[in-house]
Amino acid sequence: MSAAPTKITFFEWLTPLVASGKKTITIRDESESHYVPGTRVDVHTLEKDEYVCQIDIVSVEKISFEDINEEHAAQEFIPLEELKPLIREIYPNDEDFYVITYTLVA
Ligand SMILES: CC(=O)Nc1ccn([C@@H]2O[C@H](CO)[C@@H](O)[C@H]2O)c(=O)n1
Repeated sequence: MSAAPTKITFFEWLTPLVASGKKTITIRDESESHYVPGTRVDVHTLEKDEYVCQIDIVSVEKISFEDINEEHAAQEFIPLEELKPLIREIYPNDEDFYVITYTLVA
């Protein structure tokens, strides 16, 4: 068993949405599903590994690609018609994903 991860990366262009509290979920594949509710993690940019802010993990829930809906898009702060192609671009071969819900640490 490995320890709960203490860091998560986001694409740099999305980090203002995370740091402002507008974006409250992220959808990741199995390899990034091991975040533990109740733990605090540091947000860094993927490209430059720059520290952005901290978030508290609220929940990690499995979801199929086809079940990603408008509610998720609202929580992602990305239109659904952009979100689904984006997820497909990042993860071309997956059907099973994990919705990671978090709150911004003030
Ligand atoms: C290693 C790494 O950083 N990967 C990812 C993967 C996903 N995402 C974002 O999560 C949401 C659902 O996929 C969308 O908003 C994506 O753009 C991200 O920012 N960074």
